Amino acid sequence: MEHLPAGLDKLTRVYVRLLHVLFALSPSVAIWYLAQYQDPALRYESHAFHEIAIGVAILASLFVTWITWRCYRDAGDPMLRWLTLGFLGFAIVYAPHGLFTGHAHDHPMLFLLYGPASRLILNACLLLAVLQHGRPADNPEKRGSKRFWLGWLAIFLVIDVAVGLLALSPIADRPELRLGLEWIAFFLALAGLLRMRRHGTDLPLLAIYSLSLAMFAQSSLAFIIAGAWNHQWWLAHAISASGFLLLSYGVIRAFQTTRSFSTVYSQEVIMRQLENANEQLTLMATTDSLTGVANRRHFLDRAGEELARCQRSETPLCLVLLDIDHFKLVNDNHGHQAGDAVLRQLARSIDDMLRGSDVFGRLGGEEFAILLPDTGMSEAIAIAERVRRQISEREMRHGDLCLRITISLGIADFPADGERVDALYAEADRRLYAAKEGGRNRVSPAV
Ligand SMILES: Nc1nc2c(ncn2[C@@H]2O[C@H](COP(=O)(O)OP(=O)(O)OP(=O)(O)O)[C@@H](O)[C@H]2O)c(=O)[nH]1
Repeated sequence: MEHLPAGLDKLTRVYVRLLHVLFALSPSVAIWYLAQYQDPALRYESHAFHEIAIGVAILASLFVTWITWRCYRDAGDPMLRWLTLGFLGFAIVYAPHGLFTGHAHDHPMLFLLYGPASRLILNACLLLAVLQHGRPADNPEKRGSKRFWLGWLAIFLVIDVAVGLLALSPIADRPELRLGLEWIAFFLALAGLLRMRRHGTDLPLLAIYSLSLAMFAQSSLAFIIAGAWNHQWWLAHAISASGFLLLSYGVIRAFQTTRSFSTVYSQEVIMRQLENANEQLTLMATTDSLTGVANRRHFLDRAGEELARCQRSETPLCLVLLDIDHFKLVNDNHGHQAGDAVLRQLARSIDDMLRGSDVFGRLGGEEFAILLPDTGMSEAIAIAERVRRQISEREMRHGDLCLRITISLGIADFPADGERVDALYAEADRRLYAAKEGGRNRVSPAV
């Protein structure tokens, strides 16, 4: 893939960051607009709408709780443990806010207090989740512990009762109570957001997480300046719902991919990993793992291509097959590892002796092949002779062991010996056999 020029790459990064900030702050524009241009006394009091909206929110958060819990159970990402608890706690503590809609007039605090209390719990859990980011996965016992989840379920139900008692107590009417809870919710979201900045927003789900925290913080601000049922109050609900929907989208994406919130990678990272994996695969598919030279398949593919090219340009080509003499003895006398070391050094030595346009490969065992494009028989014999001589003079080392080996070589010539790779191969093999028969450490045909 073509890489972006450095300047353009930087510019797009800056633009993306700017987009994050603008997305994150967009609710503030609406909050400011309502605060500026609308009479806070204007109200839209629809109990049915409120009840339905809360009902949908509870159902959605229970669904997301379940999905988040499934992800946590599979991947053990500790961040998801707190996220699950956040969604669960929110659903349980928010539900009475809908259930007590009918008491909006006779017990306004019983109706209102569950809102900030649920947001406070959600934001606290989101902050704790951020603090868990990057921690190792929880072990399976911890993930499957029923006590853990039932314990927290009980805690959330106790919080429901506590908020109810608080709402019916004499201090309930003091505005600082509701506002205090809302401010705490605001600061928890802000703390989560600031902490999240440390991890960066390169991972797409973490960017979504940060955006949600920004939404939650701003929804609390809107609730602080809102009055029950007025338009700022409805807007605050809408901002909170947006944050929630974004976060639930993140969870579903995690569920559909790695099941771990912290390891869903950005497209850039995935592209890079794909490119590396592709390179790795190509290398593995084309090279011989012991010697690092072309493997049989790759060599024969290249031979086919080169032959076609030489046919088109009507130039000669030679195929050389070579085989180590009495290699079995190296293995038998010094062990298989010494044999492997000899094969590696032989391959490297021959590779170094050849031109860049020559193709060299290991066909299997101790048999190698050299393809010499644009080379006629007499030149090929000279090259093969040089290779034979240099190999016979070279010392092969394995630990303290120092070995000398010889090789035999058979050459076939295009077009005289055949027009196809298999015909040339058969002829070169026949001549290699002749070289062995003739006493080894020789080239056939000879000069
Ligand atoms: N160490 C090692 N040995 C291998 C490998 N592949 C094949 N061999 C050995 O290569 C030897 C080939 O033996 P032969 O085919 O009898 O040939 P040779 O001993 O070289 O005798 P000539 O070819 O007739 O000179 C066998 O002992 C195989 O085990 C390998 O990857 N590593």
